[in-house]
Amino acid sequence: MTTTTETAATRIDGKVIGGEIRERIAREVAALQADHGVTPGLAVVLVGGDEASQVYVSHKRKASLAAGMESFEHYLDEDTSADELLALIDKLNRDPAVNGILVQLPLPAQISEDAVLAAIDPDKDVDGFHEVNTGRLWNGGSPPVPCTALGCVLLLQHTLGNDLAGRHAVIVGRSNIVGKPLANLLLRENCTVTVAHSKTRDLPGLCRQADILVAAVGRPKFVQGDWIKPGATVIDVGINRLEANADGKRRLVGDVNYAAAAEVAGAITPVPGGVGPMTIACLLHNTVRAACQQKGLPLPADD
Ligand SMILES: NC(=O)C1=CN([C@@H]2O[C@H](COP(=O)(O)OP(=O)(O)OC[C@H]3O[C@@H](n4cnc5c(N)ncnc54)[C@H](OP(=O)(O)O)[C@@H]3O)[C@@H](O)[C@H]2O)C=CC1
Ligand SMILES: Nc1nc(=O)c2c([nH]1)NC[C@@H]1CN(c3ccc(C(=O)N[C@@H](CCC(=O)O)C(=O)O)cc3)C=[N+]21
Repeated sequence: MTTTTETAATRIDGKVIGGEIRERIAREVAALQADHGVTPGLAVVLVGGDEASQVYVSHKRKASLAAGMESFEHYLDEDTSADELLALIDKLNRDPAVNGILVQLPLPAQISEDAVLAAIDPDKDVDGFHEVNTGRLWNGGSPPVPCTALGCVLLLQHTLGNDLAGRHAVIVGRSNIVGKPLANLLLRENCTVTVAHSKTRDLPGLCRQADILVAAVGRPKFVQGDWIKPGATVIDVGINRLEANADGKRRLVGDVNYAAAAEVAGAITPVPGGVGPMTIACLLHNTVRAACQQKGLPLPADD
């Protein structure tokens, strides 16, 4: 479902679309419990006290519980050693009540991200970051898909219909967690994909060629209104936390100048309320699927 604002563009409501997915997942979880006595369990590990990470982890916990799943949280001190974290992952890998494991990134400097991601059982890797799963993704298989990238594709299909074939998608950002997996998923959808980054020349001119423009840069209001082709679909992945207002409330802005972009775009995601809620919905989706696979049960039919 989408709602329009006073601007030209349709506002793509990730809260509503993600909410529909979460309702479907809650039904799947209820059926798994009733038919097989299985309750999917998600373990989230947070190292250190980063404020933004704490917010995400609490959203994930609430969403898991609301869907009827089990949530196991592990809060470790900022100065935790790599060995301590690896020992916890080993324990979670062997715990049959834990079907999905997410280690919140970024990790403190003393811990190697690569070593940690490699230690997670690929079958429990609901982030889809393990190299076995990224390898499967690029080879055309069906591993757990990184949640934010999957969320972006679901928003595009909701907005443009299931057939994205032939559209030119420009993704600004090439991280392992967003840009690269999204490039893969949009290639599968038969888009023509261009991945831009900090060394890209004439980024505004390139963006103006995009039927689908995705910003995953990490810079507040980076993409300007005059970078957007009239009628294009704009997906803003960015979450940038600005200084608090006078009222003390944190302000979140995306990587796109929303007001200017909404004058030109055909449809656009807001921040907050766009991609973020889809990431969480897709995490639950991956956890239910992981539980079914681990228990030897058929996957729930998709919506
Ligand atoms: N909504 C959600 O669920 C999620 C939101 N996010 C948000 O998305 C944003 C991106 O996250 P993430 O992918 O992890 O970020 P990274 O910092 O890992 O990657 C940023 C990318 O943007 C590129 N970039 C940086 N500056 C420029 C520039 N001036 N011109 C062109 N490209 C540039 C970088 O290029 P290069 O490779 O050359 O350095 C890099 O590829 C952040 O705001 C993050 O908070 C992230 C995950 C989930
Ligand atoms: N292993 C790992 N997996 C991740 O998926 C992962 C991660 N590490 N590290 C950090 C990024 C970021 N991320 C978000 C998830 C939800 C919202 C979200 O729900 N955002 C809300 C607002 C949240 C708020 O109020 O702060 C919204 O956009 O409407 C945002 C960002 C997942 N990430």
